[in-house]
Amino acid sequence: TSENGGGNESDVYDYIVVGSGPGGAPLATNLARAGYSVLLLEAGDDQSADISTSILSIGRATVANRWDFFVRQYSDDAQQLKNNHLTWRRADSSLWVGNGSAAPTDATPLGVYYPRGATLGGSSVINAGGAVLPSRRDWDHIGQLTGDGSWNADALRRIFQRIENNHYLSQGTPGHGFDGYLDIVSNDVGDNPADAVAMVARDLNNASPSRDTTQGLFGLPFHGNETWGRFSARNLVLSTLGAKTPSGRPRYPLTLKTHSLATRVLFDKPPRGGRKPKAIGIEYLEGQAVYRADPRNDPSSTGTLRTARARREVILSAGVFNTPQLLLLSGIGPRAHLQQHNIPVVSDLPGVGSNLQDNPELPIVGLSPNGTDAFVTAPLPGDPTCTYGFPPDVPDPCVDAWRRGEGPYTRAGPNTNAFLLRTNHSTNGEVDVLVFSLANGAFRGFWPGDAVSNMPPDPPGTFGMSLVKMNVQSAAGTVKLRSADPRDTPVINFEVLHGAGGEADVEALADAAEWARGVYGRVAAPVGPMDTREPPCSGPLGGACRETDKNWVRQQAFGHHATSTCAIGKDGDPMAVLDSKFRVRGVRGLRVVDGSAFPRVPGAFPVLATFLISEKASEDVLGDANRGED
Ligand SMILES: Cc1cc2nc3c(=O)[nH]c(=O)nc-3n(C[C@H](O)[C@H](O)[C@H](O)COP(=O)(O)OP(=O)(O)OC[C@H]3O[C@@H](n4cnc5c(N)ncnc54)[C@H](O)[C@@H]3O)c2cc1C
Repeated sequence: TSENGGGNESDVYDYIVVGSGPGGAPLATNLARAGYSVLLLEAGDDQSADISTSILSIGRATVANRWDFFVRQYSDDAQQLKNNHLTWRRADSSLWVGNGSAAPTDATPLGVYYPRGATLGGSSVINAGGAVLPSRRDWDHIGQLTGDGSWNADALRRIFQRIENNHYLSQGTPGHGFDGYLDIVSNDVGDNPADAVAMVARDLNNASPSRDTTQGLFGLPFHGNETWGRFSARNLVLSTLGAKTPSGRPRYPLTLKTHSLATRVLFDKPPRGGRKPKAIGIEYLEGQAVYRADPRNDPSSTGTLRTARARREVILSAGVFNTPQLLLLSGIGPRAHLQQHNIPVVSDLPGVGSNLQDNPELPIVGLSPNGTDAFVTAPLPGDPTCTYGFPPDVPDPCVDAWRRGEGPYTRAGPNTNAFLLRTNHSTNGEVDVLVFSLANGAFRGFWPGDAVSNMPPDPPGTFGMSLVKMNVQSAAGTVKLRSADPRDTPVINFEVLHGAGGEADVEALADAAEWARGVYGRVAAPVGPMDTREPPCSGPLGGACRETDKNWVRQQAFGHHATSTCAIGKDGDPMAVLDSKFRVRGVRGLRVVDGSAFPRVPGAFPVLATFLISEKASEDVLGDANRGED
């Protein structure tokens, strides 16, 4: 195959989209539904046969649907070693999880575990499913930044309304949609609930002008249907592929290639007469698990090198780590970094792989003095006993019940709540911390399933209030190449809570920790008053625990909402990777449409916003196609 793609006619498409997550799938399917031929490349495969990918209550990452990244939270080793979820490799190659003070002497730190979905549908197949709109300001900010008036909160709300299929509100509720493809479900407690219960039924995605400043308790919406079946980007691809004409032929010209790891964007010959290089295709490796983040990877597996050509455009939607990696491998990024890896420079774009952000998250853990669990939900009469996916191979009667539309998996889980808090360190007057609660335990982050964890199990009576920082100020993280081998993972460093604004994030989370400590202290008997165990300070309210709280936040905050590594920015800003229409600067025929495009992490949960920008990008790409532009 030649440098320029070569291949035969069947390898030529109007558009090539890389990655089938919430960034890639809506766009790829919209383009195909508009009649354009589209090749959708996905490194993973279709895991629909695994029922856990279809039920929100038991969703989990498996060796067949995830990639394992190990990231730095800090470049400062001493700070990094304080994280209780650091994963280490021991001499016998087993994994161990714990902080540096207790690590076995034969262990070498790998980093903090950071899984991503690597399957048809991307991370929307394995995520927790929380589906929350960002604040209006998050959208308006992009319009103000770029001068592109199509970026504004009302326009994005209209897109939401068009694609939403709401399952928890009455038809006609302003700002919501009821016949789109994106199933959204939340608490639905009927008409006359008691006060607290009514608050948990309040709509977090409401269209009120005061939404972004209103504190208090709400229901947490999820991307799922009325029986809490997971909706993911996969559904869109499968329904588009499955649509047939009356004569039984595929209705839309969408081609999905799984087990296909894109490795490089191909460009036409160096520019003549000042024309920018144009993306004309993609190079990819065909083969299962060729990427080294795949838990099944054999480091010597090379896959088969293939190319495909794009008549119109190539669109990268490989996610926040892999899209910048792919741009860098293709010669688009900071010149010095590319030269360090002997990659010819196509466009010197210093912003590629910088500006990495996340929603820092950590639980404030309380303990009931007499071990009484809060909110123990008694099983309803006739309910089977569920395994909740563990151990995975044991038959689970609740799955059979779910298939019949019955049982616990068809109902809201215990984490379907969100408390919105405006801390003393909110920088814009809006609510800036989302708190969701977990009874009988706490969500402290991730570690590889086959690791030995040094974290002791939680005693009875444990309760976790998870703080999720919104309107994040720190943006100092980076994604860089480890090597020029596309099978290698990149080097990822979040520099979480560092850089300009990082201290404001720490202070806001410390405010929220103090608030949570106050709540625990006021819990009535028999569960309370509860003692705050994490951060490890149960001193009186009023500032005595401030330094402990801030240090704990710095040490233990984790994330799983990474964004912004190929950010949209204004013309003339050297760090802007994309223009307001998702076009990669310095080249033609290439866009980025996924979580890496956000200049700032959107709200508390990025997935819904990522579906929305994919829809917005569809309008931009189709608009250009109709005007005969690329
Ligand atoms: C465990 C977990 C829990 C989460 N919980 C929530 C939550 O509750 N709410 C929320 O809003 N967000 C949550 N998120 C984050 C959310 O799911 C992501 O932000 C969102 O899916 C990002 O979409 P994306 O399209 O940018 O990337 P992804 O969804 O990551 O999709 C990228 C796709 O590209 C494929 N790919 C990558 N590289 C290549 C390549 N070179 N060639 C071909 N294919 C490639 C990958 O296999 C993957 O399928 C969670 C994420 C995780 C991992």
